[in-house]
Amino acid sequence: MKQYLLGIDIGTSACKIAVFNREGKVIATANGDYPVYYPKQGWAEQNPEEWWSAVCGAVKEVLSKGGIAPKDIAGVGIDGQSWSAIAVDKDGRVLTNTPIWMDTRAADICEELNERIGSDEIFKLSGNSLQPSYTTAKIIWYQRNMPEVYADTYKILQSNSYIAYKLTGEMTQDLSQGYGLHCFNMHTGTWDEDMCEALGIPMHLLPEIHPCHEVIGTVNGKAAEECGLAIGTPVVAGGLDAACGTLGAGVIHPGETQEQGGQAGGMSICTDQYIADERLILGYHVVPGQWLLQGGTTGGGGVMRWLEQQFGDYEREEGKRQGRSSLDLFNEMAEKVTPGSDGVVFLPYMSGERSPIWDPDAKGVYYGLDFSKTKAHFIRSSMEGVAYALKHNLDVAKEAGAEVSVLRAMGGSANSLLWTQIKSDITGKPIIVPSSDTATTLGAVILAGVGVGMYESFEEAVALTVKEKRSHEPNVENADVYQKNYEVYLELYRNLKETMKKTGGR
Ligand SMILES: Nc1ncnc2c1ncn2[C@@H]1O[C@H](COP(=O)(O)OP(=O)(O)O)[C@@H](O)[C@H]1O
Ligand SMILES: O=C(CO)[C@@H](O)[C@H](O)COP(=O)(O)O
Repeated sequence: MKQYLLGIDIGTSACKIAVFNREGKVIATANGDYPVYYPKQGWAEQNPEEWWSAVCGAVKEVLSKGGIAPKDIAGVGIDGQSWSAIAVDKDGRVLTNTPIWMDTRAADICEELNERIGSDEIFKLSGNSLQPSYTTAKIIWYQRNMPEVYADTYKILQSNSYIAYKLTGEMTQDLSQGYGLHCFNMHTGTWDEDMCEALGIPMHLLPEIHPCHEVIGTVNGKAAEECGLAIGTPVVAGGLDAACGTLGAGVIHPGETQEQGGQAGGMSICTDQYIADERLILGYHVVPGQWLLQGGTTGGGGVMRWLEQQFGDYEREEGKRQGRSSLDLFNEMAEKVTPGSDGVVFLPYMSGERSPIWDPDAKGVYYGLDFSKTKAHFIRSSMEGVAYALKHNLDVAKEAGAEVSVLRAMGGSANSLLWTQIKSDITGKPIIVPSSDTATTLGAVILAGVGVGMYESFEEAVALTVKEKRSHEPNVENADVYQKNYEVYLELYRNLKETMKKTGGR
Protein backbone atom coordinates (compact mmCIF):
# COMPACT_ATOMS: atom_id res chain seq x y z
CA MET A 1 0.00 0.00 0.00
CA LYS A 2 1.32 3.47 -0.83
CA GLN A 3 1.64 4.61 2.79
CA TYR A 4 4.88 6.61 2.73
CA LEU A 5 6.08 10.03 1.52
CA LEU A 6 9.70 10.77 0.64
CA GLY A 7 11.25 14.22 1.16
CA ILE A 8 14.45 15.51 -0.40
CA ASP A 9 16.16 18.60 1.11
CA ILE A 10 18.96 20.19 -0.96
CA GLY A 11 20.65 22.09 1.87
CA THR A 12 23.87 24.03 1.57
CA SER A 13 25.94 21.53 3.56
CA ALA A 14 24.22 18.30 2.54
CA CYS A 15 21.13 16.70 1.11
CA LYS A 16 18.80 15.25 3.70
CA ILE A 17 16.41 12.49 2.67
CA ALA A 18 13.63 11.31 4.94
CA VAL A 19 10.69 8.91 4.58
CA PHE A 20 7.64 9.71 6.69
CA ASN A 21 4.36 7.93 7.26
CA ARG A 22 1.08 9.83 7.02
CA GLU A 23 1.27 10.81 10.68
CA GLY A 24 4.67 12.44 10.17
CA LYS A 25 6.64 9.68 11.86
CA VAL A 26 10.16 9.48 10.47
CA ILE A 27 10.66 5.94 9.17
CA ALA A 28 14.25 6.43 8.00
CA THR A 29 16.69 9.20 7.13
CA ALA A 30 19.94 9.47 5.22
CA ASN A 31 22.24 12.34 4.33
CA GLY A 32 24.66 12.97 1.51
CA ASP A 33 27.39 15.61 1.93
CA TYR A 34 28.74 17.78 -0.84
CA PRO A 35 31.15 20.73 -0.84
CA VAL A 36 30.72 24.45 -1.33
CA TYR A 37 33.52 25.86 -3.49
CA TYR A 38 34.94 29.31 -2.70
CA PRO A 39 37.16 29.97 -5.75
CA LYS A 40 37.47 33.72 -5.14
CA GLN A 41 36.62 36.26 -2.44
CA GLY A 42 32.85 36.74 -2.49
CA TRP A 43 32.28 33.64 -4.67
CA ALA A 44 30.43 30.56 -3.38
CA GLU A 45 29.34 27.86 -5.82
CA GLN A 46 28.23 24.24 -5.97
CA ASN A 47 27.96 21.54 -8.61
CA PRO A 48 24.33 20.40 -9.03
CA GLU A 49 25.54 17.07 -10.43
CA GLU A 50 27.14 16.47 -7.00
CA TRP A 51 23.74 17.21 -5.45
CA TRP A 52 22.11 14.59 -7.68
CA SER A 53 24.79 12.00 -6.95
CA ALA A 54 24.37 12.59 -3.20
CA VAL A 55 20.57 12.32 -3.56
CA CYS A 56 20.80 9.00 -5.41
CA GLY A 57 23.07 7.49 -2.76
CA ALA A 58 20.94 8.76 0.12
CA VAL A 59 17.61 7.67 -1.41
CA LYS A 60 18.90 4.13 -1.92
CA GLU A 61 20.26 4.17 1.66
CA VAL A 62 17.00 5.39 3.16
CA LEU A 63 14.89 2.78 1.33
CA SER A 64 17.28 0.05 2.45
CA LYS A 65 17.56 1.29 6.07
CA GLY A 66 13.78 1.59 6.37
CA GLY A 67 13.05 -1.69 4.60
CA ILE A 68 10.77 0.32 2.34
CA ALA A 69 9.56 -1.01 -1.01
CA PRO A 70 9.83 1.77 -3.60
CA LYS A 71 6.30 1.01 -4.77
CA ASP A 72 5.03 2.02 -1.30
CA ILE A 73 6.17 5.64 -1.76
CA ALA A 74 3.02 7.63 -2.58
CA GLY A 75 4.82 10.81 -3.56
CA VAL A 76 8.07 12.79 -3.52
CA GLY A 77 8.54 16.38 -2.33
CA ILE A 78 11.74 18.36 -2.86
CA ASP A 79 12.94 21.54 -1.15
CA GLY A 80 16.14 23.36 -1.94
CA GLN A 81 18.35 26.29 -1.15
CA SER A 82 17.53 29.65 -2.66
CA TRP A 83 18.89 31.71 -5.49
CA SER A 84 20.68 29.17 -7.65
CA ALA A 85 21.30 29.91 -11.31
CA ILE A 86 21.62 26.41 -12.74
CA ALA A 87 22.31 26.78 -16.46
CA VAL A 88 21.20 23.63 -18.29
CA ASP A 89 21.19 22.90 -22.02
CA LYS A 90 18.21 21.45 -23.86
CA ASP A 91 19.26 17.93 -22.80
CA GLY A 92 19.38 19.00 -19.16
CA ARG A 93 23.19 18.95 -18.95
CA VAL A 94 24.58 21.33 -16.28
CA LEU A 95 26.85 23.79 -18.09
CA THR A 96 28.76 25.20 -15.09
CA ASN A 97 28.82 25.25 -11.28
CA THR A 98 26.01 27.42 -9.94
CA PRO A 99 26.70 30.45 -7.76
CA ILE A 100 24.66 29.81 -4.60
CA TRP A 101 22.66 32.05 -2.23
CA MET A 102 25.71 33.68 -0.57
CA ASP A 103 27.65 34.42 -3.77
CA THR A 104 28.16 38.15 -4.43
CA ARG A 105 30.21 38.09 -7.65
CA ALA A 106 27.53 40.08 -9.52
CA ALA A 107 27.56 43.11 -7.18
CA ASP A 108 28.75 45.54 -9.87
CA ILE A 109 26.05 44.30 -12.28
CA CYS A 110 23.42 45.06 -9.62
CA GLU A 111 24.69 48.60 -9.23
CA GLU A 112 24.46 49.10 -13.02
CA LEU A 113 20.94 47.61 -13.31
CA ASN A 114 19.64 49.59 -10.33
CA GLU A 115 21.01 52.76 -11.92
CA ARG A 116 19.70 52.00 -15.43
CA ILE A 117 16.23 50.61 -14.59
CA GLY A 118 15.71 52.29 -11.22
CA SER A 119 15.90 50.41 -7.93
CA ASP A 120 12.40 51.63 -7.04
CA GLU A 121 10.94 50.19 -10.25
CA ILE A 122 12.55 46.83 -9.59
CA PHE A 123 11.43 46.80 -5.95
CA LYS A 124 7.85 47.83 -6.83
CA LEU A 125 7.37 44.79 -9.11
CA SER A 126 9.43 42.13 -7.31
CA GLY A 127 9.03 43.10 -3.66
CA ASN A 128 12.80 42.64 -3.31
CA SER A 129 15.73 44.99 -3.72
CA LEU A 130 18.15 43.92 -6.44
CA GLN A 131 21.08 42.36 -4.61
CA PRO A 132 23.93 40.18 -5.96
CA SER A 133 23.08 37.03 -3.99
CA TYR A 134 19.72 36.64 -5.78
CA THR A 135 19.52 34.71 -9.06
CA THR A 136 18.84 37.69 -11.33
CA ALA A 137 22.29 39.28 -11.70
CA LYS A 138 24.01 35.87 -11.86
CA ILE A 139 22.32 35.29 -15.23
CA ILE A 140 23.69 38.61 -16.55
CA TRP A 141 27.07 37.60 -15.14
CA TYR A 142 26.97 34.45 -17.29
CA GLN A 143 26.16 36.60 -20.35
CA ARG A 144 29.21 38.79 -19.77
CA ASN A 145 31.73 36.37 -18.34
CA MET A 146 30.78 32.92 -19.72
CA PRO A 147 29.26 33.69 -23.14
CA GLU A 148 29.76 30.10 -24.31
CA VAL A 149 27.80 28.79 -21.33
CA TYR A 150 25.11 31.39 -21.83
CA ALA A 151 24.80 30.57 -25.54
CA ASP A 152 24.07 26.91 -24.75
CA THR A 153 21.69 27.69 -21.89
CA TYR A 154 18.16 26.38 -22.49
CA LYS A 155 16.75 27.02 -19.00
CA ILE A 156 17.85 28.50 -15.67
CA LEU A 157 16.72 26.16 -12.88
CA GLN A 158 16.50 26.39 -9.11
CA SER A 159 17.92 23.73 -6.78
CA ASN A 160 14.70 21.80 -6.13
CA SER A 161 13.66 22.18 -9.79
CA TYR A 162 16.92 20.59 -10.93
CA ILE A 163 16.33 17.53 -8.77
CA ALA A 164 12.69 17.39 -9.97
CA TYR A 165 14.04 17.47 -13.53
CA LYS A 166 16.50 14.64 -12.84
CA LEU A 167 13.62 12.57 -11.44
CA THR A 168 10.96 13.33 -14.07
CA GLY A 169 12.57 14.98 -17.11
CA GLU A 170 10.31 18.00 -16.58
CA MET A 171 11.93 21.47 -16.32
CA THR A 172 9.73 23.55 -13.99
CA GLN A 173 9.87 26.37 -11.45
CA ASP A 174 7.81 26.50 -8.27
CA LEU A 175 6.06 29.61 -6.97
CA SER A 176 8.12 30.02 -3.76
CA GLN A 177 11.46 30.17 -5.60
CA GLY A 178 10.16 32.87 -7.97
CA TYR A 179 11.49 35.52 -5.57
CA GLY A 180 15.01 34.78 -6.72
CA LEU A 181 14.35 36.69 -9.94
CA HIS A 182 13.37 40.34 -10.11
CA CYS A 183 11.30 39.80 -13.25
CA PHE A 184 8.93 37.78 -11.05
CA ASN A 185 5.85 39.84 -10.26
CA MET A 186 5.42 39.36 -6.49
CA HIS A 187 1.83 40.66 -6.68
CA THR A 188 0.63 38.11 -9.26
CA GLY A 189 3.15 35.27 -9.03
CA THR A 190 3.97 35.42 -12.73
CA TRP A 191 6.93 36.33 -14.93
CA ASP A 192 6.83 39.95 -16.11
CA GLU A 193 7.84 40.34 -19.76
CA ASP A 194 8.65 44.05 -19.54
CA MET A 195 11.00 43.59 -16.59
CA CYS A 196 12.61 40.57 -18.31
CA GLU A 197 13.34 42.83 -21.25
CA ALA A 198 14.60 45.68 -19.04
CA LEU A 199 16.93 43.30 -17.17
CA GLY A 200 18.08 41.62 -20.39
CA ILE A 201 16.85 38.16 -19.37
CA PRO A 202 14.98 36.36 -22.20
CA MET A 203 11.72 34.89 -20.88
CA HIS A 204 12.36 31.59 -22.69
CA LEU A 205 15.12 30.87 -20.15
CA LEU A 206 12.56 30.85 -17.34
CA PRO A 207 10.57 27.64 -16.76
CA GLU A 208 6.79 27.56 -16.31
CA ILE A 209 5.70 28.38 -12.75
CA HIS A 210 3.73 25.79 -10.75
CA PRO A 211 2.06 25.74 -7.32
CA CYS A 212 4.49 24.04 -4.90
CA HIS A 213 2.19 21.10 -4.15
CA GLU A 214 1.29 20.42 -7.78
CA VAL A 215 2.37 17.08 -9.25
CA ILE A 216 4.65 18.08 -12.14
CA GLY A 217 5.65 14.61 -13.30
CA THR A 218 6.55 11.08 -12.30
CA VAL A 219 9.82 9.23 -11.75
CA ASN A 220 11.12 8.03 -15.13
CA GLY A 221 13.11 4.92 -15.96
CA LYS A 222 16.56 6.54 -15.95
CA ALA A 223 15.97 8.15 -12.57
CA ALA A 224 14.52 4.94 -11.13
CA GLU A 225 17.70 3.14 -12.09
CA GLU A 226 19.93 5.85 -10.62
CA CYS A 227 18.13 6.48 -7.33
CA GLY A 228 16.04 3.38 -6.62
CA LEU A 229 12.57 4.96 -6.62
CA ALA A 230 9.78 3.23 -8.53
CA ILE A 231 8.93 4.34 -12.06
CA GLY A 232 5.72 6.37 -12.00
CA THR A 233 6.11 7.75 -8.46
CA PRO A 234 4.52 11.23 -8.45
CA VAL A 235 6.83 14.22 -7.87
CA VAL A 236 5.54 17.68 -6.85
CA ALA A 237 7.14 21.01 -7.82
CA GLY A 238 8.44 21.51 -4.26
CA GLY A 239 9.81 24.77 -2.92
CA LEU A 240 12.36 26.95 -1.16
CA ASP A 241 14.01 25.26 1.81
CA ALA A 242 13.22 28.14 4.15
CA ALA A 243 9.57 28.06 3.08
CA CYS A 244 9.33 24.29 3.44
CA GLY A 245 11.04 24.54 6.82
CA THR A 246 8.45 27.17 7.73
CA LEU A 247 5.66 24.73 6.77
CA GLY A 248 7.41 21.85 8.56
CA ALA A 249 7.66 24.00 11.69
CA GLY A 250 3.89 24.41 11.54
CA VAL A 251 3.82 28.03 10.31
CA ILE A 252 0.82 28.31 7.97
CA HIS A 253 -1.21 31.21 9.38
CA PRO A 254 -0.52 34.97 9.26
CA GLY A 255 1.73 36.21 12.10
CA GLU A 256 3.29 32.82 12.80
CA THR A 257 7.06 32.92 12.24
CA GLN A 258 9.83 30.41 11.53
CA GLU A 259 13.37 30.89 12.85
CA GLN A 260 15.90 29.69 10.25
CA GLY A 261 18.53 27.44 11.79
CA GLY A 262 20.34 25.99 8.81
CA GLN A 263 23.58 27.20 7.31
CA ALA A 264 21.86 30.53 6.79
CA GLY A 265 20.13 32.40 9.56
CA GLY A 266 17.09 34.62 9.70
CA MET A 267 13.35 34.17 9.90
CA SER A 268 10.19 33.89 7.81
CA ILE A 269 7.04 35.72 8.88
CA CYS A 270 3.82 34.33 7.38
CA THR A 271 1.48 37.05 6.06
CA ASP A 272 -1.64 37.15 3.89
CA GLN A 273 -0.96 40.85 3.24
CA TYR A 274 1.66 42.11 0.80
CA ILE A 275 4.31 43.61 3.12
CA ALA A 276 7.56 44.57 1.37
CA ASP A 277 10.62 46.34 2.75
CA GLU A 278 13.80 46.93 0.73
CA ARG A 279 15.89 45.78 3.68
CA LEU A 280 14.13 42.40 3.87
CA ILE A 281 13.22 39.51 1.54
CA LEU A 282 9.70 38.80 0.28
CA GLY A 283 8.60 35.53 -1.28
CA TYR A 284 5.57 33.31 -1.66
CA HIS A 285 5.03 30.69 1.01
CA VAL A 286 4.72 27.12 -0.21
CA VAL A 287 1.21 27.29 1.33
CA PRO A 288 -1.13 28.94 -1.23
CA GLY A 289 -2.36 32.47 -0.52
CA GLN A 290 0.45 33.43 1.84
CA TRP A 291 3.66 35.39 1.52
CA LEU A 292 6.76 35.07 3.71
CA LEU A 293 8.50 38.27 4.83
CA GLN A 294 12.01 36.97 5.44
CA GLY A 295 15.25 37.95 7.04
CA GLY A 296 18.03 35.99 5.37
CA THR A 297 21.49 36.24 6.94
CA THR A 298 24.71 34.78 5.60
CA GLY A 299 26.03 33.61 8.94
CA GLY A 300 23.70 31.09 10.56
CA GLY A 301 24.46 27.53 11.58
CA GLY A 302 27.22 27.69 9.03
CA VAL A 303 29.26 29.81 11.46
CA MET A 304 29.36 26.89 13.93
CA ARG A 305 30.20 24.50 11.09
CA TRP A 306 33.10 26.74 10.02
CA LEU A 307 34.37 27.09 13.63
CA GLU A 308 34.21 23.32 14.10
CA GLN A 309 35.96 22.60 10.81
CA GLN A 310 38.73 25.11 11.47
CA PHE A 311 39.20 24.83 15.26
CA GLY A 312 37.48 21.62 16.33
CA ASP A 313 40.16 18.93 15.76
CA TYR A 314 40.40 18.15 19.48
CA GLU A 315 36.62 18.11 19.96
CA ARG A 316 36.21 15.80 16.93
CA GLU A 317 38.70 13.30 18.40
CA GLU A 318 37.40 13.67 21.97
CA GLY A 319 33.83 13.40 20.69
CA LYS A 320 34.68 10.09 19.01
CA ARG A 321 36.15 8.84 22.29
CA GLN A 322 32.98 9.85 24.16
CA GLY A 323 30.57 8.84 21.40
CA ARG A 324 29.34 12.43 21.11
CA SER A 325 29.39 15.07 18.37
CA SER A 326 32.06 17.74 18.35
CA LEU A 327 29.27 20.34 18.32
CA ASP A 328 27.91 18.92 21.58
CA LEU A 329 31.34 19.52 23.12
CA PHE A 330 31.37 23.01 21.61
CA ASN A 331 27.99 23.66 23.26
CA GLU A 332 29.33 22.44 26.62
CA MET A 333 32.27 24.84 26.39
CA ALA A 334 30.01 27.76 25.45
CA GLU A 335 27.71 27.06 28.41
CA LYS A 336 30.60 27.79 30.77
CA VAL A 337 30.96 31.36 29.44
CA THR A 338 28.72 34.03 30.97
CA PRO A 339 25.93 35.51 28.81
CA GLY A 340 27.42 38.35 26.78
CA SER A 341 30.72 36.47 26.36
CA ASP A 342 32.52 38.88 28.70
CA GLY A 343 32.19 41.63 26.09
CA VAL A 344 33.30 39.65 23.03
CA VAL A 345 30.98 40.64 20.17
CA PHE A 346 30.94 38.82 16.80
CA LEU A 347 29.74 40.20 13.47
CA PRO A 348 28.65 37.05 11.54
CA TYR A 349 29.20 38.59 8.11
CA MET A 350 31.04 35.57 6.73
CA SER A 351 30.27 36.04 3.04
CA GLY A 352 29.26 39.66 3.03
CA GLU A 353 25.84 40.03 4.63
CA ARG A 354 22.33 39.87 3.21
CA SER A 355 19.42 41.34 5.13
CA PRO A 356 19.05 43.89 6.52
CA ILE A 357 22.37 45.61 5.59
CA TRP A 358 22.93 44.02 2.09
CA ASP A 359 26.67 44.65 2.09
CA PRO A 360 28.82 42.31 -0.06
CA ASP A 361 31.94 43.86 1.49
CA ALA A 362 30.87 43.21 5.09
CA LYS A 363 33.31 40.97 6.98
CA GLY A 364 33.21 38.75 10.03
CA VAL A 365 34.65 40.45 13.14
CA TYR A 366 35.43 39.27 16.70
CA TYR A 367 35.69 42.36 18.93
CA GLY A 368 36.69 42.55 22.58
CA LEU A 369 39.51 40.02 22.68
CA ASP A 370 42.24 40.02 25.31
CA PHE A 371 44.44 37.38 26.92
CA SER A 372 41.67 36.34 29.28
CA LYS A 373 39.46 35.14 26.42
CA THR A 374 39.36 31.48 25.40
CA LYS A 375 38.12 29.28 22.55
CA ALA A 376 34.86 29.04 24.47
CA HIS A 377 34.44 32.81 24.08
CA PHE A 378 34.75 32.42 20.30
CA ILE A 379 32.07 29.72 20.33
CA ARG A 380 29.59 31.52 22.54
CA SER A 381 30.10 34.97 20.97
CA SER A 382 29.51 33.32 17.55
CA MET A 383 26.17 31.97 18.76
CA GLU A 384 25.30 35.40 20.20
CA GLY A 385 26.37 37.22 17.01
CA VAL A 386 24.06 35.07 14.89
CA ALA A 387 21.28 35.88 17.35
CA TYR A 388 22.03 39.64 17.11
CA ALA A 389 21.68 39.36 13.31
CA LEU A 390 18.31 37.63 13.81
CA LYS A 391 17.19 40.40 16.20
CA HIS A 392 18.33 43.04 13.70
CA ASN A 393 16.03 41.51 11.04
CA LEU A 394 13.12 41.19 13.47
CA ASP A 395 13.52 44.85 14.47
CA VAL A 396 13.40 45.91 10.79
CA ALA A 397 10.34 43.69 10.20
CA LYS A 398 8.61 45.41 13.12
CA GLU A 399 9.37 48.81 11.54
CA ALA A 400 7.84 47.44 8.31
CA GLY A 401 4.66 46.56 10.18
CA ALA A 402 5.22 42.85 10.81
CA GLU A 403 5.17 42.21 14.55
CA VAL A 404 6.38 38.76 15.69
CA SER A 405 5.16 37.20 18.93
CA VAL A 406 6.57 33.64 18.84
CA LEU A 407 9.36 31.99 16.82
CA ARG A 408 9.23 28.36 15.66
CA ALA A 409 12.77 27.04 15.19
CA MET A 410 13.95 24.71 12.42
CA GLY A 411 17.28 23.54 11.02
CA GLY A 412 20.35 21.95 12.54
CA SER A 413 21.04 24.82 14.94
CA ALA A 414 17.82 23.92 16.78
CA ASN A 415 19.68 20.80 17.97
CA SER A 416 21.49 23.12 20.38
CA LEU A 417 19.42 23.93 23.47
CA LEU A 418 21.95 26.61 24.44
CA TRP A 419 21.88 28.34 21.05
CA THR A 420 18.09 28.31 20.95
CA GLN A 421 17.96 29.78 24.48
CA ILE A 422 20.46 32.48 23.46
CA LYS A 423 18.24 33.38 20.47
CA SER A 424 15.21 33.57 22.77
CA ASP A 425 17.07 35.75 25.30
CA ILE A 426 18.46 38.12 22.65
CA THR A 427 15.25 38.48 20.62
CA GLY A 428 13.04 38.53 23.68
CA LYS A 429 10.72 36.03 21.94
CA PRO A 430 9.54 32.61 23.06
CA ILE A 431 10.88 29.91 20.75
CA ILE A 432 9.05 26.63 20.09
CA VAL A 433 11.09 23.74 18.70
CA PRO A 434 9.03 21.23 16.71
CA SER A 435 9.54 17.52 17.26
CA SER A 436 10.95 16.93 13.85
CA ASP A 437 14.49 18.26 13.48
CA THR A 438 13.89 17.48 9.84
CA ALA A 439 11.26 20.23 9.61
CA THR A 440 12.51 21.26 6.17
CA THR A 441 12.13 17.78 4.74
CA LEU A 442 8.80 17.39 6.53
CA GLY A 443 7.61 20.54 4.76
CA ALA A 444 8.60 19.06 1.42
CA VAL A 445 6.77 15.87 2.29
CA ILE A 446 3.60 17.74 3.30
CA LEU A 447 3.62 19.33 -0.17
CA ALA A 448 3.80 15.85 -1.70
CA GLY A 449 1.06 14.54 0.62
CA VAL A 450 -1.32 17.37 -0.29
CA GLY A 451 -0.39 17.02 -3.97
CA VAL A 452 -1.20 13.30 -4.17
CA GLY A 453 -4.28 13.58 -1.97
CA MET A 454 -2.93 11.90 1.17
CA TYR A 455 -3.97 15.04 3.03
CA GLU A 456 -7.18 16.97 2.42
CA SER A 457 -5.54 20.27 3.36
CA PHE A 458 -2.39 21.88 4.78
CA GLU A 459 -4.23 22.34 8.07
CA GLU A 460 -4.91 18.61 8.30
CA ALA A 461 -1.31 17.79 7.39
CA VAL A 462 0.18 20.13 10.01
CA ALA A 463 -2.24 18.98 12.71
CA LEU A 464 -1.24 15.37 12.04
CA THR A 465 2.51 15.76 11.60
CA VAL A 466 3.88 18.80 13.50
CA LYS A 467 4.30 18.33 17.25
CA GLU A 468 6.24 20.40 19.77
CA LYS A 469 9.47 18.97 21.18
CA ARG A 470 10.37 21.79 23.58
CA SER A 471 9.99 25.51 24.10
CA HIS A 472 12.19 28.32 25.40
CA GLU A 473 11.15 31.49 27.21
CA PRO A 474 13.47 34.55 27.22
CA ASN A 475 15.47 34.89 30.45
CA VAL A 476 14.97 38.51 31.46
CA GLU A 477 18.06 38.40 33.70
CA ASN A 478 20.19 38.42 30.56
CA ALA A 479 18.28 41.20 28.77
CA ASP A 480 20.53 44.10 29.88
CA VAL A 481 23.88 42.54 28.98
CA TYR A 482 22.57 41.39 25.61
CA GLN A 483 21.00 44.78 24.81
CA LYS A 484 24.32 46.47 25.67
CA ASN A 485 26.22 44.06 23.40
CA TYR A 486 23.61 44.47 20.65
CA GLU A 487 24.26 48.20 20.64
CA VAL A 488 28.01 47.48 20.34
CA TYR A 489 27.16 45.06 17.49
CA LEU A 490 25.33 47.81 15.56
CA GLU A 491 28.00 50.43 16.33
CA LEU A 492 30.86 48.16 15.22
CA TYR A 493 29.35 47.77 11.74
CA ARG A 494 28.55 51.50 11.45
CA ASN A 495 32.15 52.33 12.35
CA LEU A 496 33.77 49.60 10.22
CA LYS A 497 31.57 49.85 7.10
CA GLU A 498 33.93 52.15 5.18
CA THR A 499 36.99 50.15 6.22
CA MET A 500 35.27 46.98 5.02
CA LYS A 501 34.49 48.61 1.67
CA LYS A 502 38.10 49.76 1.23
CA THR A 503 39.48 46.31 2.08
CA GLY A 504 36.58 44.32 0.53
CA GLY A 505 38.94 42.83 -2.02
CA ARG A 506 36.15 41.64 -4.35
N1 LIG B 1 24.28 20.51 18.03
C1 LIG B 1 24.49 21.59 17.27
N2 LIG B 1 24.96 22.74 17.84
C2 LIG B 1 25.17 23.85 17.09
N3 LIG B 1 24.96 23.89 15.74
C3 LIG B 1 24.51 22.78 15.14
C4 LIG B 1 24.25 21.57 15.86
N4 LIG B 1 23.82 20.63 14.95
C5 LIG B 1 23.83 21.22 13.73
N5 LIG B 1 24.23 22.51 13.84
C6 LIG B 1 24.39 23.47 12.75
O1 LIG B 1 23.33 23.28 11.81
C7 LIG B 1 23.83 23.47 10.48
C8 LIG B 1 23.22 22.44 9.58
O2 LIG B 1 21.82 22.65 9.64
P1 LIG B 1 20.96 22.18 8.37
O3 LIG B 1 19.55 22.59 8.62
O4 LIG B 1 21.27 20.75 8.09
O5 LIG B 1 21.66 23.11 7.28
P2 LIG B 1 21.51 23.14 5.70
O6 LIG B 1 20.15 22.60 5.36
O7 LIG B 1 21.67 24.58 5.42
O8 LIG B 1 22.63 22.33 5.15
C9 LIG B 1 25.32 23.28 10.50
O9 LIG B 1 25.91 24.41 9.89
C10 LIG B 1 25.68 23.17 11.98
O10 LIG B 1 26.66 24.13 12.31
O1 LIG C 1 18.36 32.13 1.31
C1 LIG C 1 17.82 31.38 2.08
C2 LIG C 1 16.34 31.49 2.31
O2 LIG C 1 15.83 32.70 1.78
C3 LIG C 1 18.61 30.33 2.76
O3 LIG C 1 17.82 29.57 3.56
C4 LIG C 1 19.30 29.45 1.77
O4 LIG C 1 18.29 28.81 0.99
C5 LIG C 1 20.19 28.43 2.46
O5 LIG C 1 19.41 27.53 3.17
P1 LIG C 1 20.14 26.53 4.23
O6 LIG C 1 21.18 25.79 3.46
O7 LIG C 1 20.73 27.43 5.26
O8 LIG C 1 19.05 25.66 4.77
